[in-house]
Amino acid sequence: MPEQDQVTQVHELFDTVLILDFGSQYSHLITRRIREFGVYCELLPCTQKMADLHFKPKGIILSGSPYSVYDKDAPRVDPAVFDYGVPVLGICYGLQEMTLHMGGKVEACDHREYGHAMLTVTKHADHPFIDLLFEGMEGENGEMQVWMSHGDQVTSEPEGFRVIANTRTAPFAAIAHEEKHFFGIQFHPEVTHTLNGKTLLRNFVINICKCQDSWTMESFIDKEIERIRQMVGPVGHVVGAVSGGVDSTVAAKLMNEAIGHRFHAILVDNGVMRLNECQVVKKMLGDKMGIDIKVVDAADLFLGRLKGVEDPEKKRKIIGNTFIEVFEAEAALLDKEHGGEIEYLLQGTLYPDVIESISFKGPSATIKTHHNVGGLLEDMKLKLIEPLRELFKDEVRELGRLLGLDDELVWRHPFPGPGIAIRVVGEVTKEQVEIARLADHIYIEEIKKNGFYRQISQAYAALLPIKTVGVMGDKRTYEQAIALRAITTVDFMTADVFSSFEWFECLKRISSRIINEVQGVNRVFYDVSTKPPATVELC
Ligand SMILES: Nc1ncnc2c1ncn2[C@@H]1O[C@H](COP(=O)(O)OP(=O)(O)OP(=O)(O)O)[C@@H](O)[C@H]1O
Ligand SMILES: O=c1[nH]c(=O)c2[nH+]cn([C@@H]3O[C@H](COP(=O)(O)O)[C@@H](O)[C@H]3O)c2[nH]1
Ligand SMILES: NC(=O)CC[C@H](N)C(=O)O
Ligand SMILES: [Mg+2]
Repeated sequence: MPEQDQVTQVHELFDTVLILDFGSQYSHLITRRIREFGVYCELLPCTQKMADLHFKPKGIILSGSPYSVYDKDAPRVDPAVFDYGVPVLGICYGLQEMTLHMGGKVEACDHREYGHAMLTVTKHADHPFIDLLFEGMEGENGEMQVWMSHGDQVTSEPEGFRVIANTRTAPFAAIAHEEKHFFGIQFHPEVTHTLNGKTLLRNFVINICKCQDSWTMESFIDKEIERIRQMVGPVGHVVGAVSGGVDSTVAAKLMNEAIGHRFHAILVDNGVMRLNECQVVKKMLGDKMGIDIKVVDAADLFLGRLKGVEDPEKKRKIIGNTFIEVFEAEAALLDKEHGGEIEYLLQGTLYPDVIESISFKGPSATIKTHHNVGGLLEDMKLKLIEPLRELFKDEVRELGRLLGLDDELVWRHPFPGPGIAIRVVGEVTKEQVEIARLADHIYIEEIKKNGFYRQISQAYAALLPIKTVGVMGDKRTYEQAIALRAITTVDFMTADVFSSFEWFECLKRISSRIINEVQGVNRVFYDVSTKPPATVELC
């Protein structure tokens, strides 16, 4: 069986651009923008040594940074970047780092500059190569709108560099070295506020680095299926936890295309799934997609362990640990059944998870313990297989669409592993779960019926542990309350509240249905808090 490092890697199949991250808020956006026009790129921490790189990039981009190049602990790039022989583009801090390294000067500006600026490009008719960066970007009167965010700036360009653009306050807003193919810009092309910023990135990647724009989801599917086959070999089996969410379903579909019934999916019924969730998922993955799937009923085990527990973190930990236990036991059973041929564990890890774990600043503070199948089975000696490791969520959705998954599945709102347990505030009992579950079912049904589902990134109903007074059929009631949440977001790191006039009218109808149809509820609230300061889930 081939070892993992003999297996063809994604960057051997596609021209790759390397983005070195100095900790800017926008680094992952550079990656997104470049992939959008069909070039594969990877984000690695700025501490990456070029000698240790496991692929050969066709170009390198140095990101911005919250640091000043003169800070004591300012991050430094491996100088080998500048001897590597491929084009380099420095953005903001990246420009400043390149300038210092090449012998130019960087100083603190008199006025820090945040926001829009008008950029004027200087053409070099006798050096057409350096004009390539701004090709096709100028607006009327030769200026273009860019977005700046800096306190330092270049005050003297290094030897051999030419100034290729300036703003009123930044005389060295862009510089270039023709022979070395080095470019540096003070503004941020990766944010949408820089009009035409994507054209600049495209000019750099396609015209200057000469990358082929062959990174498409179609080509990814064929190559990934081939890669999985190489990895697993002709007889190996793979197990994977699936939830019916888009990530694990797309990963499972790829596995199924690659190795058919040698892939075994496990769905754990933890007692806190949505209404009819397990039957629906089993039907969808099993009957419709032909995946070998087993539903393990562990509802009593989970609910038993959650008895009397109110603390959100304790709930999350209990669920996380119980998931592992149940999954391990099932994987061991399957392994026996298949003569010990199970060698791999499938995970639906996405690129944002990878970025977070490789950040040179280290992982961010723990707000919540996300239930995690990652690192699940250390002592089981299973090797990991993560076909979506290079992809962003919207790429996974596109992949799902191309693999022929139903629209309904592709656009499913995310559903957290700990499920309704983190949507019942306070103790999780069967009765409380049932109330939240029914309310959620009505809520989502109405959202779909009224055409709001695709406009909302995630919606759910939660049960609040308070009782208030109401009046129903002339009788006093003293019952619990439901909180409805609906957010819009791109990456779930920040989120806005979904709102519109029509939506509010719809909410009133939903509230009335919930109070009428769900016993034990006499009041409905709509959560209008953004993230931050709130989070998406209540627990
Ligand atoms: N009930 C479950 N049974 C088995 N595995 C589960 C269950 N719930 C979650 N998992 C596992 O945990 C992983 C992470 O869950 P997560 O919700 O982040 O992803 P997803 O469910 O695949 O997609 P989505 O984010 O769209 O819900 C899943 O990919 C799956 O492997
Ligand atoms: O699989 C998961 N396991 C978890 O433990 C978990 N906790 C939160 N979420 C989902 O993550 C996104 C952000 O949620 P928060 O703002 O509440 O952290 C939202 O989409 C949440 O639904 C989870 N998903
Ligand atoms: N956005 C950036 O990369 C800023 C770089 C540096 N901190 C400055 O203020 O100039
Ligand atoms: Mg999920």
